[in-house]
Amino acid sequence: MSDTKIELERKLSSLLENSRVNTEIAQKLFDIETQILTCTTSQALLDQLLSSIKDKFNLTGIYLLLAEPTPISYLLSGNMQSSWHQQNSKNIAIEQLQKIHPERKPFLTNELDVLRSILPKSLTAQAQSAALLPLVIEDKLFGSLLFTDNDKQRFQPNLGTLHLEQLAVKVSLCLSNALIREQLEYMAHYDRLTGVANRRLMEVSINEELIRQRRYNVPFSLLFIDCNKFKQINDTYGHDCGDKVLTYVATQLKELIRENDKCFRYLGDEFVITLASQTYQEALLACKRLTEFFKNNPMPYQNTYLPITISCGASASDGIKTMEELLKQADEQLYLRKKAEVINEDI
Ligand SMILES: Nc1nc2c(ncn2[C@@H]2O[C@H](COP(=O)(O)OP(=O)(O)OP(=O)(O)O)[C@@H](O)[C@H]2O)c(=O)[nH]1
Repeated sequence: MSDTKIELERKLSSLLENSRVNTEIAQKLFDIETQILTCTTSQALLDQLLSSIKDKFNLTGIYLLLAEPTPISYLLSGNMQSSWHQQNSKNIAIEQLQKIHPERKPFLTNELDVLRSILPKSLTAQAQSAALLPLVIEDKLFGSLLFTDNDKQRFQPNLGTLHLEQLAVKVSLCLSNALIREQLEYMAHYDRLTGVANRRLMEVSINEELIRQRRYNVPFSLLFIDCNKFKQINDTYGHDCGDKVLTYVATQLKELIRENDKCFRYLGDEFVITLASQTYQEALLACKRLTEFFKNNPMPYQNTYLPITISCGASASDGIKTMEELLKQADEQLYLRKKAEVINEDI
């Protein structure tokens, strides 16, 4: 065979091999997309996405680098944080992120020294090459998806990045969709000012508790809470201060109740707390505890402390009363207490 023919055949088989590899990659990406389309929350989406990518592409490591504040910061804080996030994500400075993706393109390297300051310790031992994919939501670069491999040739700077670019865009799009859905859900069920659940969610929650109470005969009680002389606070210190008071009250109430209990903003300066599995006597004790807390803990405001007091009433389910009747009963008790407390305060 002539040299030219051999050379041609070599080129042809290399082209065929490239095409086979590309089809394989495209199929894997399609599988990942199909899997993540079923995720309804951004947290589930991230968990699913990252484990699928790691498995399908046989990566040594995968990591999420985020520049605070990000549209998904809330996922990575406090008790919303999944174990995956604790182990596989970290914050980096936005300036560092912009240096890696100046044109919002993937960055490939097998000189890992350049990533020394951002490469997590858990990945350094095995990493020989790395790829970083920019994550963008609403035209804002907010993170980077970091892949590492123990093969130095895998992510070389001179390789094409079309597949990685497509993956980055898809991850960003899917995250953005999940976030929009979550935001809509949040707006429908949570009060914007105080962050506690709203009356709509309260109705769902109480009805669920009533069904549980009847089926399993477990106690269920609730508290109705109202801030005292709240109008006066608005009138004296202004509406902004009134807003701060409502947020303070809601935040403290949430802190003061047990994990299973829930706090809702009912209307204006009124809140409802549901006490799962608690009797009427226990609800009365809770009323006392909450009322006393506010008496003893005025709200820090500007350079002083603002006295805030609440009135509280309780009711408990007997298996017959409706949600409306329970709320009314607790509200009536609150009203009687408020009258007594206000008279005491005025004396
Ligand atoms: N700042 C602020 N005020 C609100 C908000 N929602 C309702 N309010 C005000 O809350 C006040 C509630 O007034 P009232 O129901 O008379 O309550 P109160 O002054 O605490 O009276 P008592 O309950 O009898 O002590 C009204 O003036 C409303 O305008 C809000 O989101 N922010």
